[in-house]
Amino acid sequence: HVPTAHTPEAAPQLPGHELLYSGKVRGLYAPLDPATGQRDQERLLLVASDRISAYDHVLDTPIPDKGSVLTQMSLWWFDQLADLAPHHVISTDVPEQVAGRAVYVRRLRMLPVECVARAFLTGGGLAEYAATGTVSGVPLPEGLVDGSRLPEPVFTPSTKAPMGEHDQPISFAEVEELVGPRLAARVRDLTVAILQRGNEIAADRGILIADTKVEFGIDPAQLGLGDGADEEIDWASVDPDVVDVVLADEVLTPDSSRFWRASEWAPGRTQTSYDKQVLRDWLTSPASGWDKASDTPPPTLPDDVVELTRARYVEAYETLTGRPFTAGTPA
Ligand SMILES: N#Cc1c(N)ncnc1-c1cnn(Cc2cccc(F)c2)c1
Repeated sequence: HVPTAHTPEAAPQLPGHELLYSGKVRGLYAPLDPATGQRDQERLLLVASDRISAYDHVLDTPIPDKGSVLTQMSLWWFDQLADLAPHHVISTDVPEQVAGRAVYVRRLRMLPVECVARAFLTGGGLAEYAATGTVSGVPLPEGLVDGSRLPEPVFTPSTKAPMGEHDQPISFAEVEELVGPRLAARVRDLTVAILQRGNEIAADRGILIADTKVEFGIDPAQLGLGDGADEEIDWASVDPDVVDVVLADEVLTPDSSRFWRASEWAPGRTQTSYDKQVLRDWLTSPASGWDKASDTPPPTLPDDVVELTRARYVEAYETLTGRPFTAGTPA
């Protein structure tokens, strides 16, 4: 395998497309009409880079094929979840520079809520539970520890913080204020159902999905808005039994979710990350010469750490989907 690492930075220039948003490891582009140069108002191109983040830093060493593996995994999940929610994917017939790691999606009006659900307690949810006995206002049983399985997945939403800032946890009541009680209940139920389904499927493959973040949007036409319009939406007036609440962004990937090996799960300590443990162990070992408490950027990764990390992503994809990973081509 001769790894071809894509994109030294998250979002490269792409002919015929205009970069709209650049996330830590992904970019969102508007296709341009070749005749007029105008932005296509109905489609977006969602591109996943090969970059990886750890300890709130985006590393300068890309992981070859990471973008492609996570894109293919998300596409597979959209199919597995199609009975729960419609999704935003239009086509994988994308420019050759991003082949296999980009999708054309329907341009939606996105709900202003990060929809997170937790099936296992860890990270920020564990900290909130330790302090209050609840998570997002939901009371939990006593005696839970790091990695405890929750009786059922809990909806733990957060705000959409500006790029680069941490999302802030909010209560379900605050979600109701943001999008109205009907949409709030619908996205809560969908997010929990998606994680529940994800864990039913993943468990058969020896993988636990501790938590996940999904995003929903609604077709502007169903909101009575023109494609290009960006006027304020009164979400509380939207009836989820009339419009389609569409599953957008990426779904149940190791970037949007915590993946654990079921065989390594041991409540009471920090769980090992399916995809990032090799990277974290090296970064926190003397070999890296890096101090994560310092605000210095992590060092360049050695080839073996890159290759082992790449192998974890490929293993997660092939284990989950039962399909061989083929670099650069949509499955
Ligand atoms: N998916 C989707 C989507 C859609 N189908 N319609 C309209 N907007 C979005 C949209 C807006 N922000 N994001 C998050 C995001 C994703 C990837 C890269 C980034 F920089 C940022 C998603």
